This record gives sequence, C-alpha cells and structure tokens, in this order.
Amino acid sequence: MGATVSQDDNDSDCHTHQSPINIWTKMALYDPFLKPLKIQYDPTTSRKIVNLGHCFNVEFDDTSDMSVLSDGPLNSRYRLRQFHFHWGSSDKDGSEHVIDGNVYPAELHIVYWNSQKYESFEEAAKHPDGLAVIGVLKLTNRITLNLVSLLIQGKEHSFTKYNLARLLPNDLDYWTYHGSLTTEPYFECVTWIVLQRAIPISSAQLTRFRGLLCTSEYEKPVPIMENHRPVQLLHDRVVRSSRL
Ligand SMILES: NS(=O)(=O)c1cc(F)ccc1F
Ligand SMILES: [Zn+2]
Repeated sequence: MGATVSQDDNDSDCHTHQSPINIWTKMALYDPFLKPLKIQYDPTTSRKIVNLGHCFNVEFDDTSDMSVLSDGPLNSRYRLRQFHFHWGSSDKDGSEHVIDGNVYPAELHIVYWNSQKYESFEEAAKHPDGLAVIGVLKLTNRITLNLVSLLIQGKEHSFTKYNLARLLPNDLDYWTYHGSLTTEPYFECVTWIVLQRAIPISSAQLTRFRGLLCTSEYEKPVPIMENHRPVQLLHDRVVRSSRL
C-alpha cells in the first residue's frame, strides 16, 4: 500500500498560520460571543518615532499597563508597544491584508503584547497568544505624521502626546483570525484584529511615506518604496467577524 498524502500532511509543516491573508468577507463567520474591542490609551505613553530603514515605528513606553487593549477576541490584557505602516510604490498597492481581492494603498498596524501572561514583548512573541495587532486599512485623513524629520534611516525623533484615537475610525467592528508577524522572523504569535471600517488616506500622506529613505545620510538616497508582504494561504483557519 503506497503512502497516502492527506490534506493534514500538507498542513503538518509548521507554517500554516501566516499573515497577511485575503479576507473573503462572505466566508467570515459571525461570532456573537466576540466582544467589542476595549482600547484604553494614555497619550503620555508615546515616546519616539524611529526610521528602521524598511519602515518607521512610533514607539511607546510599555513598562507598565497604561495603554492597553482588551476584550474583543482576546482573553488577556495586551499592552501597547508600537505602531507602524505598510505602503506600496503606487496607490494601487500597499496594504498587507486584502479584502475580497481589494488591495488598499496603506495599512496601519498597532502592535500590543500579552503583558498579563508574559514578562516582555520579546518573550510574548514566542507564544501563539503573545501578540495582538490591530490592522487598519485605507486609514484616516487625520494622519498628520510629520515625517520630514525622519528622512534618513536610523534617525529617531521625540514623538510625545500623540493621540492614537486620531488613527482609528469610530466604528470598531473587526474580522479576527490567528496569524503571524508579516516580517522576519514571521513568528505565528499574532491574534489579528482587522478593522472593517476606515476612510481613505490622502495621497499626499502616501507620497510622504514614499519619501522616507532607507539609506543613511552618507549614502545615495534610496526611498522606501514598498514594504508589504504578499498574502499567504489560509490553510485550516476560519476568519470570524464581530458583526453580522
Ligand atoms: N507587521 S507586523 O505588525 O506583523 C509586525 C509587528 C512587530 F512588532 C514585529 C514584526 C512585524 F512584522
Ligand atoms: Zn506591520
């Protein structure tokens, strides 16, 4: 009897919960037990904005539970670490998650880690319930990140009293699924919470993203033209929706 390869043999490799994915909204399962997201934010926790070369992060003080995310699909309290964006070389691409085959020009990721169960972000990233990331597509026009000071790689700039609420739409309905980091090391440690509503980002803001350089001041200027990962296979996962 020859060896039979079953579907789960294919899923036996340990990379079956990768992100981003294409969310087919009609296939999402309404889960009435999903709670509304509870986002508590203290503007004094924002610290600095850093150009990492492939993107830039706005980093927060995550030494205590001041800005936290809870409820929604989560069973713990998650502490705000940083937010960052993904964009493309043209307005035709840029988002990481795709909705019914539609790509958006940019995507915001607000990154939290499970401070109730783990001691640090680095430790949390090694566990399936370690991180929670809110993904916001299309984004709001209220993003007025003055990035001029960040033009070159490695530069950082103080960035205090930034009100995270400016980045979020009022309607916090979401899709949720278990996935991974979308850059190296692609750990499968993220409860993804992709918001279903937002309003389009201004192309002026997108142009500013593309004006960011991944080079240092001593090199020929090379702009960060795009930093979004292609969509990955869903495998055995189901996407749940917080609204019917
Ligand atoms: N793009 S992401 O939100 O999956 C992400 C968050 C991190 F904190 C680290 C790496 C990542 F790729
Ligand atoms: Zn990201």
